[in-house]
Amino acid sequence: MNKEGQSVISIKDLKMSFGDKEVLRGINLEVESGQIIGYIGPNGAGKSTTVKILLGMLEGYQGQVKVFDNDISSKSIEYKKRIGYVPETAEMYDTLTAQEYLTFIGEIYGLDYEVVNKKAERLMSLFGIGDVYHSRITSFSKGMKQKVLIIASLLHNPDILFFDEPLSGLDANSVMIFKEIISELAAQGKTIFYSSHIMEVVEKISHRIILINGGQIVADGTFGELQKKSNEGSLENIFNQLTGFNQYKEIASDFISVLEEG
Ligand SMILES: Nc1ncnc2c1ncn2[C@@H]1O[C@H](COP(=O)(O)OP(=O)(O)OP(=O)(O)O)[C@@H](O)[C@H]1O
Repeated sequence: MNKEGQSVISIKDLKMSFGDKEVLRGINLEVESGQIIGYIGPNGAGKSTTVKILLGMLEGYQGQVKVFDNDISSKSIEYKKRIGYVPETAEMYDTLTAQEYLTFIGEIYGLDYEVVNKKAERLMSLFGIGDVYHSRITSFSKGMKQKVLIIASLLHNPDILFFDEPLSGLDANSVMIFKEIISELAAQGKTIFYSSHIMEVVEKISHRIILINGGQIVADGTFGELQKKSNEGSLENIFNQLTGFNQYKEIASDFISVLEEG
């Protein structure tokens, strides 16, 4: 585990293009352990692209990216053992049972079968889905699948967690449990990258908020710091202001007009 306050992610002048399209245009970022980072931005801003680069899933970028002091271009896989990831949309092997899926993931991370089997069943019970541990994932509701994905990301007790819309499908009780889990993990010195479009949650849980727009960081600070700079009350309003968006009423009304056309 990293000591609190130690640098865990360092990104210098990160650029990425897909064909002619420049998607990341010089990202600079230092992240210390023990923080929940709210990583937000409009659709297509470049959030997932940054995370995929950090996870070693995307190549062809320019700039320097270090995770736990390893330059990830060295292609070492060791650092990946200390990372957990919940993608926004995941390909799950859903013909497997939860037990088969979670023990498989655990073994990929090098955990002993018996250890991971016990751990996974207990975590599922704590999340209220222990009774379906031996059922196929195809029979699960959206929220149940999401809980399995969250458990899969945490089984190996990683030091950095990337969550992309992790609350998707979770009921109100499970949301409370999840928020408490991540705040305790951060208190233990883990680093959490939290990407979401639900501004109320990001505002409440993040120690630091990073707003990316058009492939560049346009705001970086605590919620209080962002509020002071923008003179706006809520993160939703700060987001709208910094991304230059204020025509939601006109767009909604145009949208309705199109629906009403003959
Ligand atoms: N494999 C790819 N090939 C071509 N273009 C891509 C690819 N992956 C992403 N892009 C483009 O890069 C831009 C940034 O995408 P990215 O997925 O990083 O956005 P995002 O901020 O995560 O958005 P969202 O909030 O919608 O998830 C988008 O314009 C997208 O179309």
